[in-house]
This record gives sequence, structure tokens and C-alpha cells, in this order.
Amino acid sequence: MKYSKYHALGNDYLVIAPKDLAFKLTPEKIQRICHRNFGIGSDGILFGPLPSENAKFRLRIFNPDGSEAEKSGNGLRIFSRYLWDRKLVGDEEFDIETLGGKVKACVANSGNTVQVEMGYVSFHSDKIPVAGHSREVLEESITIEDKTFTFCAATIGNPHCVIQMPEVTPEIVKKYGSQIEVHPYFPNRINVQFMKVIDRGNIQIEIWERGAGYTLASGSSSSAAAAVAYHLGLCDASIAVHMPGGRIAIEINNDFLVTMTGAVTKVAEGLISMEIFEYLTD
Ligand SMILES: N[C@H](CCC[C@H](N)C(=O)O)C(=O)O
Repeated sequence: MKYSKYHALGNDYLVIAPKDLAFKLTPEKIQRICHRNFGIGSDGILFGPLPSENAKFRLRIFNPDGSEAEKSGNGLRIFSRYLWDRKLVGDEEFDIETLGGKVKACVANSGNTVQVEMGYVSFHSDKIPVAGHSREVLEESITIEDKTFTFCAATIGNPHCVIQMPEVTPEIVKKYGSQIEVHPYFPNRINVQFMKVIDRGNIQIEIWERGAGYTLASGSSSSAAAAVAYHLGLCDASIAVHMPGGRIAIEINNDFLVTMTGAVTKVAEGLISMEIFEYLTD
């Protein structure tokens, strides 16, 4: 079965087109395809283009644990580049329907840069969701083991927990991220970012993704963390988000409409052998 592999600042995805699908994409098969040793290896699968009633294309996004995500910023940049590589789009703006809403995308710089209008960020508990009474989730407390953190929560279609720290490291996000991801506060689980505000135009984040674990970059995490920093008055409306895999440019308007611009790199095209699914029950 054909696939294309791309990465966006080290957050890598496989694109599988419905026309090439040779079997039902079950969670077990997705886990196997994404496995770094027993499969191709990736931070997720982008399944599309699918038909849509209200956009030019529709995209389904799967995490390596087999769960489906409402949105993926890096995934949307990669999918946009895939469409451009196949001449299904040119340099014009086009829209893509996702589970977490419709976005607008545009490919530039000979396919190496993609801009996506990601949608509006909300901090409201009912939309994220976060357990408890209806409110904006800003500067609340969460205790994991011996540590109590102050966090803000946001959604840009998918949910995010943003924790501001004076310094951030991979170690801290790997130590606490997996427990925050599945904390009872978050009925749909949650993506986690530890954020350092460098100055009014720059933040640094370390990321633990829902359904994927530690990743080198994340577009929706960049959007959510930047929106939190802006909402808290710590940053201006144009923010560079620095991650281990590289940098994403975020623009936020007064209504918290977020536009993300970042790189995409093509890695490979290939064929998935059915042998990798041996011993799977479904
Ligand atoms: N794991 C995320 C989806 C992928 C997000 C990330 N790769 C991005 O670039 O936004 C979730 O379950 O919401």
C-alpha cells in the first residue's frame, strides 16, 4: 500500500490516500504502521484527501496510539504540501475540513513553507473540555505526584494544557506530560506544553502530545501556547515559537484567530508491506 512521508520540524507523518487503502484503518493497524521498529514509524497518519460538503478537501488525522485527533497544525501543513506535490492545488488559498473545523491553507516557497489559518482559540472549559463549572481556564492548579503546577487550557479544535515555567526541558515534559495527558480534569485527554516566555515576541515550548507522547514540534501546540501567552499579556500578537525541531511563526488577531506559518520537508514515498500486520487479530 502506497504512502508518502513528510516531516514538519521533526514531527513526522505518513500520508495515505483513500484510493490507495488496501484495508480498514483500525487502531491496531495504525499503531503497527506508526511503530518505530515494527512499522514505518511516524508521529501519526494523515488520511486524505476525502470528499467534503463544505470544503475543497477533508482530512482525517490519527495519532500513533490509534486515536483520532480533531486537528494537527504540522499535519495540515504536510497535507497541504502533499496536495501541492500532486498538483491538486497551486499557489492559491484552499480550505480543508477537519474534525476540529475548517481551515484555510496556502503553499509557498516551492512547497517548503505552508501557511494555515488554524481557526479561533477558546479558553472556555465547555469547549476544551475541562471538568468543573463553566469558566475560562486560566492560571488554575494541577498536582502531579509531589508537584503543583499553574496551568491554562485552550482549544484550537484539539485540547491543550499550557504550563508556564522559568525554564523548560525535555526531561520535565517527559516526567509529567504523560500523567497530565490522562488527568481526570481532561475528559478527552489533552496535549501538554511547558512554556518559557523569552520576550514579547518569542516563546519556547516542550511538548507532550495526546496519543503520541514527546514530539519535536507541534503546530496546534504552538498555536495554543502562543494564544495563552498573548491572553495573559506576556506577548504581542506576532510570536515565534521555538521547539527542539525548529520554529513556527504565529499571528493572533483580536478575536484569537490564529495563523501559523512553518516549514515542511518531504522524506520519502514507498509501499507498506502487509507482512507488518502478521499476528494482528483485526
Ligand atoms: N496529538 C494531537 C494531534 C497532533 C498535533 C500536532 N502534531 C500538531 O502539529 O498540531 C492531538 O491528539 O490533539
